[in-house]
Amino acid sequence: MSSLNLDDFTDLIERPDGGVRRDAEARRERQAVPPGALGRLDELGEWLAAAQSAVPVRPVEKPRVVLFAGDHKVAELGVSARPAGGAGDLVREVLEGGRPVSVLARRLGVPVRVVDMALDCDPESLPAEVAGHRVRRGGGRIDIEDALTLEEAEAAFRAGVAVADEEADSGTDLVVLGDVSVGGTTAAGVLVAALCGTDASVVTGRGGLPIDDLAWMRKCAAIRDGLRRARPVLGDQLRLLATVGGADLTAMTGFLLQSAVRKVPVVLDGVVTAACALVGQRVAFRAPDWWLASHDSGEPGQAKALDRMALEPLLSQGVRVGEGAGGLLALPVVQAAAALAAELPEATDDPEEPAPAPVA
Ligand SMILES: O=C(O)c1ccc[n+]([C@@H]2O[C@H](COP(=O)([O-])O)[C@@H](O)[C@H]2O)c1
Ligand SMILES: Cc1cc2nc[nH]c2cc1C
Repeated sequence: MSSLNLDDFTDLIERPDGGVRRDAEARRERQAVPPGALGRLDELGEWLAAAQSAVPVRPVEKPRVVLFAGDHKVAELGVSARPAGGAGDLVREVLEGGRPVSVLARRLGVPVRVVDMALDCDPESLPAEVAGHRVRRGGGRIDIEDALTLEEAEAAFRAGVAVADEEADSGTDLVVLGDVSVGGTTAAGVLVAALCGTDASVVTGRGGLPIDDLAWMRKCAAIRDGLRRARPVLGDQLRLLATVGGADLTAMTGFLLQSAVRKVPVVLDGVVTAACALVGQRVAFRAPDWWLASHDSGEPGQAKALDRMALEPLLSQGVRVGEGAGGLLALPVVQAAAALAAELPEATDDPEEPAPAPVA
């Protein structure tokens, strides 16, 4: 297998079509409802048109939720409100229909795909559909050791690329990307702080199930220690992901970049997907043009990462449960924007108005 060179993505990723975007804007100008009257739905429809390279924009008909799952041994430090190694239980609940994302997906008729990258449980205890890409059981304790070997990181990144190709090949026209993890927001915090050059305390949030002050301090210290280990490898994104990311975050970064290559728009969820997107932006500066920030989860690291990419969250409901739930919440808004852009009639000439005098 040839060695992986992330720099190739810089050239492989193009911007969404600017000419199409202008055509979409021009079409919008001709519609009877004045531009501006629909607020941000106008730019949302134009963004989607450019991503699809189609005016009028096509409806989003085959969306899918794609979740990458993993445990992070840093959770053993007591930085999460969930028990270390508990992500497998969450995965089962997602697929059995009991998690927020399951409810929303059912309501919206969107299939959910979960990919086990590093769950710390017996694979036999999981539904067979999640298998095939696991690179190890649990990422290393990133405050004192690497999350992954470089070989594991490469395998995880390739898994993300492969899943993105499968989605593109099967006609998925929009992906809501999310993570199922325990300890993942600590890894995300390290990545965001490292890439934004900030202090641990600036990116340390309370996590999915809120943690108390003592746990927050432990999380802050873990992020600080992880940062110390991340800084020397900041220039090499795959090494950075191996050092402090873990297999789920590495796969998501590969997924995001390859989806941009394949021109499949991706809706980001919370702080973990935002951190992966930030790593992706370092690899390919044009890539964030393909991504939509669904919502502001209230995690400080998410806000920092989105700001760096100039992505403005669409919604602000404080949904911080992860697992793609916040991302999926944005789907009906995207679909509404597409319908309005495609279906609002163009203004016809007012029949009351006298016809212009014929030119002699
Ligand atoms: O959406 C967010 O910003 C968000 C904030 C905190 C936690 N989460 C979710 O909670 C899980 C991991 O949280 P934690 O506290 O164990 O690091 C993982 O599945 C995340 O998607 C998500
Ligand atoms: C308007 C808009 C601009 C963007 N730039 C990158 N992602 C985007 C998503 C939207 C919706």
